[in-house]
Amino acid sequence: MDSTQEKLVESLRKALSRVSMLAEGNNPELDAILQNIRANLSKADDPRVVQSALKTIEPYILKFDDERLERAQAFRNALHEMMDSLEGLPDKQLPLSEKKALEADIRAHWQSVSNWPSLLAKTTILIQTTLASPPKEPKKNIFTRILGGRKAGKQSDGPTSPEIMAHVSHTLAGLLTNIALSDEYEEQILDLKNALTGNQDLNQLPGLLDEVINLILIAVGKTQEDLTSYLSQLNKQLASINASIVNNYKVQKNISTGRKSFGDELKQHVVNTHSDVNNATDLDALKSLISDRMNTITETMTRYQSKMIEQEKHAAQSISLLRSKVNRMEKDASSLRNDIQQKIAQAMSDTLTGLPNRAAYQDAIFPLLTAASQSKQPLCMAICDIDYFKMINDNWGHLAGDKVLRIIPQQMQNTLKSGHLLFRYGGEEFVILFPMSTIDQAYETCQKIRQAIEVTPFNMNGEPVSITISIGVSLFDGKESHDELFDRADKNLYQAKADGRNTVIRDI
Ligand SMILES: Nc1nc2c(ncn2[C@@H]2O[C@H](COP(=O)(O)OP(=O)(O)OP(=O)(O)O)[C@@H](O)[C@H]2O)c(=O)[nH]1
Repeated sequence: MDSTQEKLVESLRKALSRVSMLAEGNNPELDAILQNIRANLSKADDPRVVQSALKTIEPYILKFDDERLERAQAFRNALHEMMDSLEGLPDKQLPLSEKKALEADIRAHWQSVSNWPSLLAKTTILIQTTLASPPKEPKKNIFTRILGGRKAGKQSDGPTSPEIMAHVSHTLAGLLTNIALSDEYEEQILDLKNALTGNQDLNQLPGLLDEVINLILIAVGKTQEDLTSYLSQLNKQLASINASIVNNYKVQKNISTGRKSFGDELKQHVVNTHSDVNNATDLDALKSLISDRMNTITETMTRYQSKMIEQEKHAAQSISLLRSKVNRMEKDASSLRNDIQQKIAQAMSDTLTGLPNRAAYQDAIFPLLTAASQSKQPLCMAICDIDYFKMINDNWGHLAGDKVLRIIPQQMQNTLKSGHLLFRYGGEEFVILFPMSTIDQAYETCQKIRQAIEVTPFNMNGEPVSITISIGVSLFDGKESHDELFDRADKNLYQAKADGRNTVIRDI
């Protein structure tokens, strides 16, 4: 292989390894980059084309790397925050040597997603050890601790425990929001999020952490499996494209060697003819000599011509094979792109109601806050909660509860205008965002929603049942944090519940 071919193969190898790095981050932009590489591979007889494609791709790769690093940093910080929270527990002792060992593990492995479950598992053990200190009772396993192993009144949490638990729960719920799993896990994730939300019992943390770890293990395993099989396929395809290019090169080389030997042969015939002509003594001998030479030259040319035709046919076949391989890669990448898009859509929508879910809410709210503060346009938020929903489940069953959860957002949508955004935030809680709406407008719409639900005839086992909702509305002040805006809407909701429910309370 000459140096040009070596460079080309080297570039392809580089491309593959960089693509692998990108794929590890599971970023949809990967497809665009793959497309670029493939487009250039299809004209890859010139390695400079591939090299320039790689140069264009370089900044994207760096960007993806940065994003992956940011996620890993957030994870590392969450673990450190958990440890800080444990350290702040009154009456509990965080064991120093275990803490140091975990810190060393975090330092060594925080960047590798596949090590996250094991880091979380070690954190769980540290939490258990800390909670069990100072030694008061024999150590019980996680399940005994959760399932009734606790005596009434044993609650020994210090004054900061609920805050710590709220903080840790928030972190874990965030982790759950970020993992992509199929529909069959939807209910498990929802239950786990519900169990985390509002849970103030720090003693339940190890059990909940265990469940989060299991789900992350499943998600990491699935993603790795998908990507590994895609990358091994991609690897094979690139290797086979390499082989085709090398083969093509050999064919081209054969052609040029053939051309040279034909030239040499022809030259030799001419030289021989020339010397024979010089040495010839009579005309008849000269005539027959020239005729012999002409025949030999014609034969050589015919042989060369048919060899050329055969080699060209071979080259055309190998180019068309190469083209079909590139097309196949295009198809694979496009199906991967569809899969990724489908997974993103799944991860962003709630299966029961079809509404955008909490992850979608988190994606939407921050750009809206930024836009509102820059444009000085108003932005309102409403948190809607179904009244006495637990009673509906208790009286008519979970399926009836689910039916109510499907009907209520439909009624809400009928009243909302275009531009208003409705999300299922969790359980029986919905959030509405009102971009470019004043608090009066948002309040008026919420009152209409409340009235519409109040008069909707729900039918439970043939019985007409009236269901109501309570709503808290807040207005973004242009500079506050998301949490402040959300907390105010939540406080207003709390007030609406306290005022007897079926009520809308707004910022004054
Ligand atoms: N059927 C069904 N129930 C759910 C779902 N998600 C959460 N829940 C239930 O919603 C209920 C919420 O009850 P609570 O938070 O006690 O509040 P509530 O009964 O609505 O009472 P108030 O909010 O005080 O009016 C719990 O019983 C949850 O199990 C779901 O997807 N389907």
